[in-house]
Amino acid sequence: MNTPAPPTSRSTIRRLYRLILLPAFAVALLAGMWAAVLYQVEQERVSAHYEAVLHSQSLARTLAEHTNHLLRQSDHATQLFKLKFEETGGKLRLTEFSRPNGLLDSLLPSKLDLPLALVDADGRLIDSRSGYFAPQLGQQPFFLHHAHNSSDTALITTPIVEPRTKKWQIQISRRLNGHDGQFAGVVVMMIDPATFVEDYDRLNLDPGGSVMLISRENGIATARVDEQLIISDAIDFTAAQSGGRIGTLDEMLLARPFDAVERIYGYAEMPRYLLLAVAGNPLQTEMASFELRRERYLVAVSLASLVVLLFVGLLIQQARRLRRSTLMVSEAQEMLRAAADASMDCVYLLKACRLRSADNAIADFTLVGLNDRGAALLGMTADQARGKRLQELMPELHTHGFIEKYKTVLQTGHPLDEEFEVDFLPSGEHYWFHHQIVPIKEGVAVTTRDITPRKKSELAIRKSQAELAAVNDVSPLGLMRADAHGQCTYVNRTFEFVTGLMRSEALGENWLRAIHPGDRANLQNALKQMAVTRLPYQDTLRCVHPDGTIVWVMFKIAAMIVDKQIYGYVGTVDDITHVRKSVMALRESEARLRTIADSLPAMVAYIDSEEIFRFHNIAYEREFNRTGTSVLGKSVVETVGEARYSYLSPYIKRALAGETLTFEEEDNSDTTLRTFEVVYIPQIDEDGDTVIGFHVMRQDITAQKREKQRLLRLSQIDALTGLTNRAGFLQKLSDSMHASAQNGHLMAVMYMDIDRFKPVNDTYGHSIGDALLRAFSTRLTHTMRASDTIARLGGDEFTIIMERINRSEDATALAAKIVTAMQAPFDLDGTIVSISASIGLTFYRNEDITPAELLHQADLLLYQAKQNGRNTFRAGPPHDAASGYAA
Ligand SMILES: Nc1nc2c(ncn2[C@@H]2O[C@H](COP(=O)(O)OP(=O)(O)OP(=O)(O)O)[C@@H](O)[C@H]2O)c(=O)[nH]1
Repeated sequence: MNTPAPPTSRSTIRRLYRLILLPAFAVALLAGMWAAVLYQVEQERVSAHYEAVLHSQSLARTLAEHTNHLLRQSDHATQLFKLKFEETGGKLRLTEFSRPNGLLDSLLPSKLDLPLALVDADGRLIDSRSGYFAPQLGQQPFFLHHAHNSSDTALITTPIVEPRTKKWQIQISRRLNGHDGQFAGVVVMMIDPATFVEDYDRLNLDPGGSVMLISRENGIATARVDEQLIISDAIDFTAAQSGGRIGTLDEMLLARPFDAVERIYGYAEMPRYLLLAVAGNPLQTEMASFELRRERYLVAVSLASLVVLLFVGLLIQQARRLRRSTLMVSEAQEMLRAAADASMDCVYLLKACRLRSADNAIADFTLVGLNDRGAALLGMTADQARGKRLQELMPELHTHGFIEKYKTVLQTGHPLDEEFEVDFLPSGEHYWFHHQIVPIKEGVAVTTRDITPRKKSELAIRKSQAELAAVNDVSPLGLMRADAHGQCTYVNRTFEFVTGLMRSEALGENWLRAIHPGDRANLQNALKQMAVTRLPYQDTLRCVHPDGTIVWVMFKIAAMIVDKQIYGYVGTVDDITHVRKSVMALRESEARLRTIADSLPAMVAYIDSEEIFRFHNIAYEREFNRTGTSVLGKSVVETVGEARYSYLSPYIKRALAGETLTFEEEDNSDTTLRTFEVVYIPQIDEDGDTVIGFHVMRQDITAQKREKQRLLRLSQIDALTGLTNRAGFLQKLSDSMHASAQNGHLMAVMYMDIDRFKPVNDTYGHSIGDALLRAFSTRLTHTMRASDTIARLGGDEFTIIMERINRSEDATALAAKIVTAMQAPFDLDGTIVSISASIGLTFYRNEDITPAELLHQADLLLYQAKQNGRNTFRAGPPHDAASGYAA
């Protein structure tokens, strides 16, 4: 298929040409018509004008002849008068001459009554008639002419204005001779030129027509228009040549017309009298028939122009329509071509090739058009394929019956639409095609679409459907599918097995029969609810088999939603009868265990390997849900907080490592400090190796702890004096040494013994001995700091622990103070007893010795003090400058 050529200047010119062709033709035609008509009109006008001039000229000639005649007759009249005058010897007079039916009447019409005058040889007027003459005319030019000229010819003057009457007159005069031929006078006749023009009626002038006599000499003119006589002394005219069919004529043109009527004038020269006879008919009447013809011509040409314009307009409209149709056809072709090119299909246009036989049978088809996609399928370019026969292009189309299909479509006129598989294409591959054959004029249009991918995917879908059906059938779950109205459309074999309902029975709405009547209403309500909420449904229901067996199933249904519309449901049915029994048994077991656990005073919990609480008893709940929060599902750190978790974490790690352990935990989260004994017991998985969590047993032992401490304290107190006894002392000594070793402070230990206590016992008895021991301890307590630990090891032996002493001298000074204090007598209920005390004093600061060794060291120093005479102290070993003391 071709691509449209871009617009060029040639196409623009062509478009312009198309645009102006008809209007230009119309203008040219109209111009031609009008030019021809106007030319014809002008010709006719010229011709009519010529005719008018000819007519006027003819009239002018008639006027000239008439005037000439009258003038000649007048001349003859003077000649006759002369003759008779001279015959009568000068006696003839004008009355005689002009009497009716007289001489004058024989020459001139009597109605003219021309002025006549008879002048004698002296120039005196001797007779006159019909006009006024001056009495003396001797100086008149005519008189002088005749007086001095013996010629017998008449003198005819050019028209002159008679001074008295102001009338224009032609003067005809003749010399009169006496019997001897002498000058005897002059006869003169005056003729008013108006006389000639007044007679114009005979000239057949049109109304408004004019006749004129103009003097060639002085331009004086007399004219007559209808009944009006016009005399002018300045007619300004020019002669013009007027052309006609048979030659040219002289036309008179008045420079200053004497009225508003335009006329066509003709003229005739009267050379003898220097006169010009002029006749003119009104232009309007002369040209009337021409004007009529001209109007007809113009009307005709106007009508013709209208017809032409109408015709051309129709032609333009038709041309436009034609162009528009052509454009639409060409656009449609372009669109068709573009659609074919852009089509996903292969497009072929085939023309039938018919045999030149009687039946005109179709032998083959010629490929007359195709798109690039179609050409590619044939393994060539569109240009290569176009114009070729199918037999030549692809013989397989014949052998595989395609040509027959094309023929059938063309002959029946019914389109054909089908899918087929081919293996004879140039690429050598198998294809699936869908083609559509549509009849066109003397051929067919074939669109072919490659549907191989669709076919393959359909096959794949069928396979996967088969696979899915097989999988469904072997699925341990019963499966069902329903349409949007809840009508069952599919169940698998497991469904049949679990519910006891065959597939044929289950389809439609009968699948609900599988459900126990007692559960059916609940299920139906749930399904109705589900259509609204669209949330998946899950419940445990009972199915009743035909034999009455009850099967417990887990029924799950979910809606299939596409574009927010439910188009169906899928459901699974799981036989949980056995599971349910196990679960019930498990629940019973769990319930028993829970009852036991809840009846225990101790807190019991189970924490999994992710340190998440999975179980706890009521005691635990009471303890940990004080804030109203639940610990189940929560991690230990979330539950106890970061601080306590950092304390518990090492124990948790050990438990999860498989160690069973017991530890005490002090809890001050409440108002009182409480002590718990916590036991962690790891839970080993079934593999016997992996720790999957640990059990917690937590017991409040605050009361026991207090009792124990009380007992401990009691065990460390000397019953006689209330001081710390030996056990307490040794514990304290150990603790103090540990603290001193930690913080580096100096500490001191005194070992003292009452000197010669035995004699007191012996002398005053044991009770006084006991009293002395109590008094001694009281005095000792008063002597020492409250922070010092004073203990009675037994008998009369006392020890003192002094912690955090700044200098050893402080301790030695105190030892000396004690020795001194004990020298004062004791009043024991009236019994005055005097004793003394010896002290061994030793120091400790992070040395590597045990408490027993330190005590022994003090004992040795006590021994030295005893040895040194008692009532004194010994300090050592020398720890610093204060070494070697003596009381
Ligand atoms: N009253 C009384 N006497 C006791 C008690 N325990 C021990 N004794 C006596 O205290 C005496 C201790 O004597 P010793 O320290 O051995 O001797 P001493 O007489 O003090 O002599 P020196 O210590 O060497 O000065 C013994 O006679 C014991 O019987 C007691 O709880 N009460």
